[in-house]
Amino acid sequence: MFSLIPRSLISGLGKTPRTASSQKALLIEAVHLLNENSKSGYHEVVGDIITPSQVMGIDHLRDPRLNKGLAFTLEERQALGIHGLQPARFKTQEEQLELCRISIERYQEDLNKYLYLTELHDRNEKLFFRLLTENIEALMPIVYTPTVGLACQKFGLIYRRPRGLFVTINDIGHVFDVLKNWPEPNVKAIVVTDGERILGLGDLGACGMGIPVGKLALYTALAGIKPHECLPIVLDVGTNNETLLEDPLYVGLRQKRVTGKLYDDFVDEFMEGIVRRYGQNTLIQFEDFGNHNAFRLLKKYRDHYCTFNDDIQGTASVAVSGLMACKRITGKKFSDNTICFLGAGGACLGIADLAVRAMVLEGTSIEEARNRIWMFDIDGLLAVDRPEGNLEGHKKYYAKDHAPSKDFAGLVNEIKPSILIGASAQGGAFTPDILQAMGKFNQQPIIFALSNPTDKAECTAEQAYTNTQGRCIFASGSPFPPVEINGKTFKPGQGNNAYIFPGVALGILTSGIHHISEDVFLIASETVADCVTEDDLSKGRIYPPLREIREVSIKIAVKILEYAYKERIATVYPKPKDLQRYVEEQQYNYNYEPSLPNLWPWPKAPYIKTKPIQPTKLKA
Ligand SMILES: O=C([O-])CC(=O)C(=O)O
Ligand SMILES: [Mg+2]
Repeated sequence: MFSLIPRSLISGLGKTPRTASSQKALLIEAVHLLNENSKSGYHEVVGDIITPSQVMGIDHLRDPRLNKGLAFTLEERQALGIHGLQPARFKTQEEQLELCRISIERYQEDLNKYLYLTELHDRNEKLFFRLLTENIEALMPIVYTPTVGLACQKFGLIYRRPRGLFVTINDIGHVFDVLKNWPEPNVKAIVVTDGERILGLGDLGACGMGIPVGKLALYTALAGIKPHECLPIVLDVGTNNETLLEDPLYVGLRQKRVTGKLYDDFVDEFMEGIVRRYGQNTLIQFEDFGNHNAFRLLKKYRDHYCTFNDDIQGTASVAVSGLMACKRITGKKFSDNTICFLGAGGACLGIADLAVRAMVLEGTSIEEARNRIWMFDIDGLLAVDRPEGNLEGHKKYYAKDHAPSKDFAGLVNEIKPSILIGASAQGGAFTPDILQAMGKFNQQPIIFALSNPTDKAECTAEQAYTNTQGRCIFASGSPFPPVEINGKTFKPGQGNNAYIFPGVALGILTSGIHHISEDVFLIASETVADCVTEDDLSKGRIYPPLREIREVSIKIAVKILEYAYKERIATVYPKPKDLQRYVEEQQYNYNYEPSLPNLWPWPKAPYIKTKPIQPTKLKA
């Protein structure tokens, strides 16, 4: 219910507000009066006093966006009608953070930590985001890879309440109506998955919801994008995962995946529905779709919607950024390298395409650049004449005129790559033999094991360092602890798209660009690489420490804004004078604010004192 507090009500209370504190006391009375009239509900206090709408009573505590737990002051507790609903103690947010830390440390299992954080997110949003942001190194492995992978696998068991929308194939024809049920009117960014390729875990159907939820938690924690502007979505078109189909705990549609025209019509309707509900500028990030759809949908929508595919473009950007930092260690140009990929899915092809772009910028021809890249997928080497074919799309750019081969180790020994990149979801595929061979051919071999979560990584950090006598430059998609060899400690970098997508999203939202070109991702790669210090490099780290990632995101956003204004594709005008300040001003504030309206004494407006005007008579 909406109510107004007009001046008449305030004067009806028989008082004249003079100072800020007397105004506040008056307002408290006014709110109480309204509250008595309408037991609970929303009161928008407008009229002479400007204030946000107020949810009263127990509902205020139940709303995670408003709830501050024991941090409500006595005045707030009384005014909001929550006095007595909590114990007497008052706590600061810092004291609450301390309790969170103690609580989390009591849990042995990461999944239980995940559940604790989910519950906190559902209970007190500001506290959750402050905790996450200020402890990103400790908590990113919980809300994100690797634990989020486990949470998806156990989704049917741990699901409690909605955090995101489930749109199913049965909603076709009514997708817009489903979107309308989302309670937030100002969504600006969506992360959507159809659950077909969740991390390296495969088809998890509707259980994939954990991924958009985790990615968007990082939108806020790593880039300060406001949580109410973010919407996680699963498109549930069924699953081909037999185990899930038979699992009594599975919460998605119990049917095989819909494909073909029906699938395409459904995704089309979804895209149109988003624009109709939230506007043309809504950012739509595609995440963890199967390869065949990921490329196709990116191509189909990229020139018509504000969209990107994180697994193709975000992963490419973070890997290329790592390679840019490696240049500073090895002194080699991009085009001086031979790159060998294990995997030829979205991530590998995305990296290959962006690496080609970087080589071309150095003056190499496209053909020459593509010749320097070798790829190996489930059917073996991408060779022009391989019997299986399966060389559609971008794969054909990298197909070699070479005898077909299924011997990856043999290929590595033959082509002697300087860079080995895995995004194959085959844990342990970089065997000690392969790693040792890399160490034999190169003084400083570059080894990226990018598959997620941890047990899908092509090798561990320890295996990479020990098999190359500590000479390799290593990065992985999921985090690995530091490794010590002969008294020297190596801190492996996390080559995860989390360095890229939050900052890219912040840049897109603050500049209002509609079309996301590859340049945006190259800018992001360069910016992240520029944030790597000599000290990082000396420790073998080719990414900035995770605790700096928030500043990195701001830098990426500022670079995107500069680019957008230069290319005249920004739609936010006038151009802000200080871009960094402008970006920071848009960011979410996770510190508590007063829950009562911020009142101040009205200054006496000088115009009130001006002489009354005698209107001039109209000439007859
Ligand atoms: O989620 C992550 O950690 C990185 C990613 O996009 C993937 O592996 O699909
Ligand atoms: Mg992904």
